[in-house]
Amino acid sequence: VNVPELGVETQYPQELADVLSRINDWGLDTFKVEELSDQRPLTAITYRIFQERELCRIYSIEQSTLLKYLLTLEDHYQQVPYHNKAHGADVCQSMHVLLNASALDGVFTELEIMSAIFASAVHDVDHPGVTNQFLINTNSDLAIMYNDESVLENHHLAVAFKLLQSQERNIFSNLTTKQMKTLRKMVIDMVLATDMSKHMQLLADLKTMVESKKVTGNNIIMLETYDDRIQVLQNMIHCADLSNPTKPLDIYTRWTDRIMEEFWRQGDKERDLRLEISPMCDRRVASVEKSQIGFIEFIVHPLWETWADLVYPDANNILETLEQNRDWYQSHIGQENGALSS
Ligand SMILES: COc1ccc(-c2ccn(CCC(=O)N3CCOCC3)n2)cc1OC1CCCC1
Ligand SMILES: [Mg+2]
Ligand SMILES: [Zn+2]
Repeated sequence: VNVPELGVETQYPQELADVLSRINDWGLDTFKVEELSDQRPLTAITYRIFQERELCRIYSIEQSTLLKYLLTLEDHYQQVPYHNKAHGADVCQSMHVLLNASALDGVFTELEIMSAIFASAVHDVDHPGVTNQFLINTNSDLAIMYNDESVLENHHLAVAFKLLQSQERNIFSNLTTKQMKTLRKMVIDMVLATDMSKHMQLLADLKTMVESKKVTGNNIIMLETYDDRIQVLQNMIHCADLSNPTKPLDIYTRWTDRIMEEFWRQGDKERDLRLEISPMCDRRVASVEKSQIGFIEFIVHPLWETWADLVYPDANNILETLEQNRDWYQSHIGQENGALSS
């Protein structure tokens, strides 16, 4: 079966190839890939990463099978403002770059790397654009199904693995039973770690690891146990999931526009249901810039500062961009979105 060179049909093959040539860069424009790939950013980006890492050769994955899985996975991302297929593509590509840190050179096996890329690509599939708390508060079927525990994250995993069950989409059909068992466990552990309620524990464990960091002669981190290895991968996917504020400003502000629209739509639902409107979800009392500053100060910067310590000096530029972006929002409080400057 012949497959398109870039994995997706496009009227702009050269431009798409040019954008995808930045697959290893922190500033890849996912929005550009979305436009040039005829709304197939997740397939285009993940397919390119599999090629870049030669995962089809290593694990005998048919390219047509990989494309069938990716296209179906992409179709199962919902059309919501933020947690859509572009976000899945962005986290996957961010994870791909983080795995290339020189402090992690040769640390992870190819199976662990494929697990991390797969986990990132699937980590928000079928996201309904509302939070776990909203699903719990509205007695949703999903909350009933998962007993209020990491409701969304459990659902994303179930959908992702269900899609593998058809033989024409099973990209892991040539893995050994042992390999599949290992991959499944690591993917579950990583996606469950993207639940914000796990953030404080993840960060505390990462800080402990940094304090007791053991490195080889050429500053490569040594991770002996499964717990240590999965902990680094869990923090990595969490960093990738919270990477918007560390990206070039013009890209970051477009993600902010999307998350705010998603939060405001949830607030609209809460208002209609006569529920208390969640924080930052009321479009009538928005303070977009202050919210981002708080998000960076209390969540994103502490996490990325610790990550930057672990892989020092590989994430220094990312941390620098994050601090510049925070300063930009600080100097733009109340100016955008028509809010009256206080
Ligand atoms: C570019 O802006 C954001 C980009 C990403 C996030 C974000 C937080 C946690 N995650 C991980 C998934 C999760 O657990 N969520 C999803 C968001 O809602 C809370 C539960 N993602 C938040 C962002 O801004 C928020 C709106 C104003 C300040 C905070
Ligand atoms: Mg999520
Ligand atoms: Zn996410």
